[in-house]
Amino acid sequence: MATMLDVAELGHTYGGGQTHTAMSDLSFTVEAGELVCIVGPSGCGKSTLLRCIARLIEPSRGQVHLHGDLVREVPEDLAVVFQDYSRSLFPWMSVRGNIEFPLRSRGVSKSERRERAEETLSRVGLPDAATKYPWQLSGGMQQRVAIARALACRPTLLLMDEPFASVDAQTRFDLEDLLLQVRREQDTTVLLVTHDIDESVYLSDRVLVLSKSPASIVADLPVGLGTDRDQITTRESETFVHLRSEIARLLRDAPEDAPETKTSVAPPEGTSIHEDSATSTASARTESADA
Ligand SMILES: Nc1ncnc2c1ncn2[C@@H]1O[C@H](COP(=O)(O)OP(=O)(O)OP(=O)(O)O)[C@@H](O)[C@H]1O
Repeated sequence: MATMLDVAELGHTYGGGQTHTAMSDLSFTVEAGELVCIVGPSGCGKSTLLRCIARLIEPSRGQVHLHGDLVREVPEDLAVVFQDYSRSLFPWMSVRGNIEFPLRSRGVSKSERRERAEETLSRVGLPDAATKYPWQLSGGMQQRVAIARALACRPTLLLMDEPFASVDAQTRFDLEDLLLQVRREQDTTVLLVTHDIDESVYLSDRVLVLSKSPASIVADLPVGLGTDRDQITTRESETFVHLRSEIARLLRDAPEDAPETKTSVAPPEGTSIHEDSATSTASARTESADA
């Protein structure tokens, strides 16, 4: 597999009256086609990491390479989906208008914009929503539109920041399965931040566990659950239950600042734990970088 995202010694300190180091020396890679989840304590710097990768903010230290190219500005082939769909969709634009908006700035022709909007709306299960407005849709439907908007940009990397945190539990399950389906069909590389340990295990090929602020990687855990996942049987499996406990333990015991911390835990059969977190990988792309 080719490396899609290479994050090297990335760190960020917010300025202003009082400086605050949100993350320090994060290094990992994400292979093309991988889905990697990031979990970590609240406020440890997860969103800062995604924003630095997308170049929505300039990192204070380190480098990001996307398919081998040094990222110096918001990459065209990266899309971001945020948690708050109500703020990321334009209420005065139709669903179709919202999806086509970032394509216009990328110079995509009108006919192709229309085609991509229809195709991605079908893909997310909303084939009849093109002329509706966001406020006419449920929260789960709006987040589907946000995902459609990201996919319409055909990102090589999809970054998702708590994308399912604002919907009810059943909708969350549906959207998780939608993401797995889309990812299977399009071979999209995804880097997703979540607070939900179960969600991270259910979705991922790998889970990166971060320390408390300033964030550093304390574990890089491969998830040996295969490609076919089911909300009930997968969550009952021994591998799932073991990983969920392991991540909860790592988060509970996470040191305040452990840039050099390594982890070694006995995995269930079929999984393995990386000894050196500095060699791990992640990837992302967001939908609304230019929205
Ligand atoms: N623009 C900013 N200026 C100064 N400090 C900031 C800014 N944005 C975030 N921070 C601080 O940086 C730290 C990391 O914030 P960030 O939002 O990246 O954490 P997070 O892990 O995503 O949090 P949560 O899980 O609660 O969403 C926090 O202490 C936060 O207060």
